[in-house]
Amino acid sequence: MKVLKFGGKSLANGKGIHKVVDIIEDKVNNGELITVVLSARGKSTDELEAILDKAVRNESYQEQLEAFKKYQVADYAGFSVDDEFETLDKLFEGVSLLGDYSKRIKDQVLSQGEVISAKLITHILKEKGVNAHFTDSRELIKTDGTFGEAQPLDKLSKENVITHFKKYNGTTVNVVTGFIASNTDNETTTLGRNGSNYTAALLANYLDAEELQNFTHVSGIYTANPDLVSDARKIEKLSFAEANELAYFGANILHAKTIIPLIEKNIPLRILNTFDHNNRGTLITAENNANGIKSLSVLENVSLINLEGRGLLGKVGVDARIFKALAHNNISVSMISQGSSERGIGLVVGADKAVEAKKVLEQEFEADLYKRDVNIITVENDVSVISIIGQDLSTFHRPYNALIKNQVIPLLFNNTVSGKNVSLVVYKNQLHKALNVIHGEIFEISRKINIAVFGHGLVGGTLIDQILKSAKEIEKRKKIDLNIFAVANSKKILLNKNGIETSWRSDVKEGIQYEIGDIIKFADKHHLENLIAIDNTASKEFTDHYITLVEEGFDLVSSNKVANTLSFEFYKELRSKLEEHQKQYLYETNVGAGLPLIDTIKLLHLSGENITRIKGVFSGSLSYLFNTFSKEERLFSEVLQEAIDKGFTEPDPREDLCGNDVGRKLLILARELDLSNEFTDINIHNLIPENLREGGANEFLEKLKELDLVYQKIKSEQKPNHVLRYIGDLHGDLFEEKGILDVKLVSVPESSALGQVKGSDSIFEIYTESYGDQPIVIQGAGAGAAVTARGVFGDILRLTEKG
Ligand SMILES: NC(=O)C1=CN([C@@H]2O[C@H](COP(=O)(O)OP(=O)(O)OC[C@H]3O[C@@H](n4cnc5c(N)ncnc54)[C@H](OP(=O)(O)O)[C@@H]3O)[C@@H](O)[C@H]2O)C=CC1
Ligand SMILES: N[C@@H](CC=O)C(=O)O
Repeated sequence: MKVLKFGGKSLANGKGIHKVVDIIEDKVNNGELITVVLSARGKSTDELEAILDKAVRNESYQEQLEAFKKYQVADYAGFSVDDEFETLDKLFEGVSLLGDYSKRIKDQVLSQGEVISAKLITHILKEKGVNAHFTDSRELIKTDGTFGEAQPLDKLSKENVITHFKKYNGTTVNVVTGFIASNTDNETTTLGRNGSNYTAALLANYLDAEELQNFTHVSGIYTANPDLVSDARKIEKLSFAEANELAYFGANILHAKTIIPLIEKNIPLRILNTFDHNNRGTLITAENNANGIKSLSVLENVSLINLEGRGLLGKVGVDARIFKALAHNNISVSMISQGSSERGIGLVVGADKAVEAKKVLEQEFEADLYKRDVNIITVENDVSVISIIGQDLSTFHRPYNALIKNQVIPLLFNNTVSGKNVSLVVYKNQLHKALNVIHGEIFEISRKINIAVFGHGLVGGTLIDQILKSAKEIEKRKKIDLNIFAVANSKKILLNKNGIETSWRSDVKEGIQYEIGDIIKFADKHHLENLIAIDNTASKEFTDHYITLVEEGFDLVSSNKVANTLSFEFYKELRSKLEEHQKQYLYETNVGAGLPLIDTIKLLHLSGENITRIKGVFSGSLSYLFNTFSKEERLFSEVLQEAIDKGFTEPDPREDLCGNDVGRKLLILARELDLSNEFTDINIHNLIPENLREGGANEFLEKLKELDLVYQKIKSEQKPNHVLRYIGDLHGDLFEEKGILDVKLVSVPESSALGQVKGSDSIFEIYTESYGDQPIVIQGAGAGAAVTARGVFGDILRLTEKG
């Protein structure tokens, strides 16, 4: 014999009910011996409760009651449940007149849902020729009479069930009402939360069933609620002990009490999907899983009570007083955590009990509050409990660190000594994000990195294309899912929580106007975790958002050099915000584009290697300009235009020519060495003649030819075999507060290291105490969209590794 139990969603009008009938019919046709246990249909129980509430307030409930009745008989010609409807009419009328109802009355009202449901399925099955028998569980399951949450009287109930099934067995399909029972005076009682499952488990136990098949609207038990965690996976098999933990910690598919009758008789329980019943679902048996399972479950509708007081230190019996006072008022505590000093104790109780719990504790600790031994008792309502089942503490740092990195700071934390379970209380508005972050960590599912790209010009645009091209491969190799959810320019933004498409260039034109707060709200609304903001602008205005972004949980990656070269005060403030919020800021491309310069300098400096000087050609565009101009007989303006066209210059090329860009790079390196120079400290040789410095960029570009004479003269006045180079030089006493920063045009022998630089290469000579006169040299392409974008990409991957 198999017991089949169908839940309310399976029995709703429409597709569900037909599926239920098909499943039963199939089993009967296969010759299987089955018993069917049913919940009320759809939301019938909620509806009946709502009507009851209206009736007790003497509000008009007729319309809702008529709709309820219509729903129950819709589409089923020949089916009538007039007796049940009449009972409901009378009960509601009485409640409305009295303005009150007891738990006893409520049980009578709610029970009609299951009776109607079982009668309907019996009716349909009979019409289809199945030998079905409506079985009212009130005649079988006898209880202690606690209305609303009755306890079965096992011996009596078992006898009744066995007698009934002796009478109606063989080819008969007993269609049994779940949830409802009766006391020894034959008054209707109900079995409380998950009551229909409980009925099914009791029948399975009494009848020694070979399996209990619980048909739901989901395909089994998942590693987390799939509605909240899209990567959740189905668990094929688990043990009763594990199921019990899941049930206890809130997996709403089961209730702990349901499992006990099954454990007693070692009856397997299979969780199946009515709407996909060929799926094997999840099988729960007594067999222990060698590797153990891991799963996340959530308790919602809870409140956190916090009791704090310096006077609790060392006092005996504080916990006992708390539990006694709460237990006395029938308030159950689902989680407790206290510091070893006992100065603060946190308790989780049902949200509906929170106000009462606070009152009860205030009464219990009245004297202590008066003496200030207890300072305060507070209630935090908007919280949820996440339990990581199967999580032992040796690897807990991974999900925990990931939570902190995503600015989810648990309010309370506890673990079981033997059960490998860890529970965390988090704010409700962070639940979704927290679940996804933890789930990604514990199952090593690809970690989603949500990226917002600001600036999609030469560098930004190339970066986006590079990411879209390599994302799949990176996911395969590194289990990192790079998801660009925002692309913005100075006016518009394109947002897509699931990631932009390859058509992003045209899509962004249709984007919306935005402010920085809109992106933050979007990320928040869609619970996006592991956020990175990429600055590929050259904008000072955008750097004004850095601190906000850090405060809102974004790591930063930037090709834009401006933020690192604003006042030293801002430089420090940004770093202190990063530290405060445990965020990272990477900007390897700020100096030498894709060359690994900043990392090298950082490492040398950190490892105690004293850097004494950094000198070289810092600008890719000016390297190209002077390398080409020095060697070839071409006009200065022509070569400059070429450097612009090749994407080597800044968006405004005057930033390169006036020396600001090299100055910035020099200052960034100086600050890496803990020097506190300001931009104004840099001695810059501006390459733009004074008469061309006024006006806008376009105006300047129209006058490029005016540069030709000036630079032809400089070129011709050099010594033989010399070439022009625009260099940066950081020197002086680099162990003082400030270094000397020079940016200048020099003429050097063609055969020197600087003289031999080619194309758009940059060269950096790093002099240190240990290396003496032999500098460490880093040389290579110092500008260009592709190499720079690759460098930014590298920073993103580095961040994900720091994850
Ligand atoms: N080219 C190179 O070799 C290297 C460049 N870099 C740096 O890369 C950065 C980008 O350079 P590049 O790609 O050439 O520049 P582009 O001019 O090609 O692109 C700049 C982008 O930034 C956008 N933007 C400007 N202001 C804002 C703002 N306030 N908010 C949002 N978006 C904004 C622009 O949008 P809109 O069109 O609306 O203005 C545009 O999409 C620069 O900081 C540069 O110094 C670093 C190393 C090497
Ligand atoms: N304009 C810059 C680009 C890289 O930072 C340069 O020419 O080096």
